[in-house]
Amino acid sequence: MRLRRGPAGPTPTPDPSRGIELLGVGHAYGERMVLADLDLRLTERRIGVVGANGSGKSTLARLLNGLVVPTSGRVLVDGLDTATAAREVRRRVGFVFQDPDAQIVHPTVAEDVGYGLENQGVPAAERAERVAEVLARYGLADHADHPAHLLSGGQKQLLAIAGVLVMRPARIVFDEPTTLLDLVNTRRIGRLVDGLDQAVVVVTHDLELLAGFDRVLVVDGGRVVADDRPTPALAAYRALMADR
Ligand SMILES: Nc1ncnc2c1ncn2[C@@H]1O[C@H](COP(=O)(O)OP(=O)(O)OP(=O)(O)O)[C@@H](O)[C@H]1O
Repeated sequence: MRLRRGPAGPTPTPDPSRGIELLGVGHAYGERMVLADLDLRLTERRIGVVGANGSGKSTLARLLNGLVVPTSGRVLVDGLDTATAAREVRRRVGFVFQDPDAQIVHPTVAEDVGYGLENQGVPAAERAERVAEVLARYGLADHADHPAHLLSGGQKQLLAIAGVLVMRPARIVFDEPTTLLDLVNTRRIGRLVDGLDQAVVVVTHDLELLAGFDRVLVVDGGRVVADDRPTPALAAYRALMADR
């Protein structure tokens, strides 16, 4: 049977209680399988993802908001299929990249944060209000008219996060948000993530960041090999890495 894709059927009514579901998911880049056999239901507010370099974490993160569509199985966000409801899924799940330069596209800080809202057709006055609010909240209000590319690495990451938060997604996926940051900014991003109302999934090599989390997935060789509270999951990860 062929899977029906595209605008063929009506979009189902979203059901936030379902969270993000991965149903028999696998992913290959060309011939190369990088993820296999993923059956997960993600409903917790704080979920971490750890694993060795190249284990498939980024690909898993990108599946969660439809940046990557699985080559087998289905990913559902609140019941919406990422393969057929990409736009709606991206409104629900924001994505913060490891390198903020990948996300910063406009010359000034305020323009950059307002860009997504403009894209959504939010009127100028409301846009200005929402941008000002989010910049103030993340200590960037004095930088509104500064060139975005001249910010420090930590400020750029804050700007990239502000650009996602201003869209008010219900969930945010962070792909190694602190990898390029010094200790002070790493802690600052950690506190920011802790304080968010949104549900988050954080891919990271910074295990300290996950201490207060609800759930941690350990990815190895494209599979989830542990899925538990942080303490036992991180112990399993350390044991796995000790054998290498
Ligand atoms: N766009 C792509 N095209 C081809 N292969 C890719 C692509 N993206 C990732 N890969 C490969 O898929 C595998 C998993 O990569 P992924 O980036 O998901 O791993 P990761 O666990 O996030 O790694 P890291 O911790 O180093 O960021 C790697 O072998 C990588 O080389």
